[in-house]
Amino acid sequence: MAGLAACSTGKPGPILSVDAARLRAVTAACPVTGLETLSLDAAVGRVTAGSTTAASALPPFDNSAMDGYALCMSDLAGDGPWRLPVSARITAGDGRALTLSAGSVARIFTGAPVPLGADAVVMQEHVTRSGNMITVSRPPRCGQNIRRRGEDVAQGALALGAGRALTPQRLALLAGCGVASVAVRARVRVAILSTGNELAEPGQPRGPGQIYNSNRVLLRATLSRLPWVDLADLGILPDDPGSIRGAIRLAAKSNDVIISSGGVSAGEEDHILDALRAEAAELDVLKVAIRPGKPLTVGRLGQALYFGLPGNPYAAAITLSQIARPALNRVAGLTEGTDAWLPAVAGFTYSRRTGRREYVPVTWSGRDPLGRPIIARLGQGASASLSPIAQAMGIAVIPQDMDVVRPGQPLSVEPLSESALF
Ligand SMILES: Nc1nc2c(c(=O)[nH]1)N[C@H]1C(S)=C(S)[C@@H](COP(=O)(O)OP(=O)(O)OC[C@H]3O[C@@H](n4cnc5c(N)ncnc54)[C@H](O)[C@@H]3O)O[C@H]1N2
Ligand code: MOO
Repeated sequence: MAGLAACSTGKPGPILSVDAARLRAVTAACPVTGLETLSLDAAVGRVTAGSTTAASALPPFDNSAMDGYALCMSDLAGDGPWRLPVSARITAGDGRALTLSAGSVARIFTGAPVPLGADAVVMQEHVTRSGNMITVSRPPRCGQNIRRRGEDVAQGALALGAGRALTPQRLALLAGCGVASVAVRARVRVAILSTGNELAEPGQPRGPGQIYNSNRVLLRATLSRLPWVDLADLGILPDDPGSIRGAIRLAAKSNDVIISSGGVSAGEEDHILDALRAEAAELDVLKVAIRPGKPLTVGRLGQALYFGLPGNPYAAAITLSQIARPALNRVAGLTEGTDAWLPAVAGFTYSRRTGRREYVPVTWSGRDPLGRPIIARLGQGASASLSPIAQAMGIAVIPQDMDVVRPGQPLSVEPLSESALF
């Protein structure tokens, strides 16, 4: 595993910047090697394994962009208006190979093949028709209203590259090029688990000293939205080193990625690190200059990439999106970024301790003259709080060394609605 040797003993190394930690996580990730060929319907959201060339040109033949009349521009010589006879009628789906008779026009409909000899289509609103004759009052430009064969994608040209998520738009492109099935990467097998004696599942009796498990549904709901994830939920593990060791050893045998929450900070009841060390995992990232989420473990256990997220729910959500997700994308074989950050301006004052990049839940109701959202901060930054992130329209990022945020301060914000993750 690239980049892990220096820290393979798992001793806490220096605190890493968010970018450095993300890079190490991404570098440690290897794309899954399995492939499958799926119909377009079955491939939605999956990741292309190779590039696809157009089986058919798009469009496959010259066709009309308007309901109107196909004509030859040389028949519109001199000053108009021009009177011409209608010699043919061509509808969409007409399979005849027609040639336009000299000195005439063809009635034509949107999507119908343009006859040989025609070099423009005049839309019907720009002519008057009387019986079998039309009068053209506004001549088209040469080539106007003709969609040329292959102008969108030429036959045999690259329709879609490798490492792309198959969005509805890209599936439509492949369909338009006559491609019926596509080779995609195998799903990424991800196992999730929550640790902590204090956890009870909602709907179950909650004992004294227990809290309800919010990270399990957070991870499950987030990851199950990714069509290229094959999720295994290992439930709650008690704070017992033996159980944790056994569960992660087993999970590493049949998963590409393991994501746990809790048990990664300094206390002797935080057993994830000990369990990983006992299983001879290679450990890399152990501390990140991020708020929330400083105690974070990234490593490899056998063939599986391991993410030990902090237990506090907001810290788990942020480390999942900022560190684990980019690495997961690489395991999935994605080669394109999912960077959805937008410019915004602060509408609040916040004096803060420097040294960690901070992710702040925000909302907005207005925009500045440049169209940037003016953001309001939600909550007090507690990494155990769930209401701020539940109300948030986005997450703003405060740079590591900024000691005070004042109104008007430009900040980046990731809108939650457009985020690839939340
Ligand atoms: N002495 C130190 N203590 C702590 C440090 C530190 O550096 N030194 N870091 C603090 C920070 S920052 C965080 S974040 C947490 C991370 O702790 P762990 O990852 O070890 O997680 P736990 O101790 O197991 O839990 C932390 C917190 O989160 C609650 N939790 C855990 N799992 C869930 C869940 N599935 N659903 C909801 N809530 C959960 C747990 O009850 C704790 O309250 O450590 C600090 N301490
Ligand atoms: O990461 Mo902790 O969440 O900084 O509170």
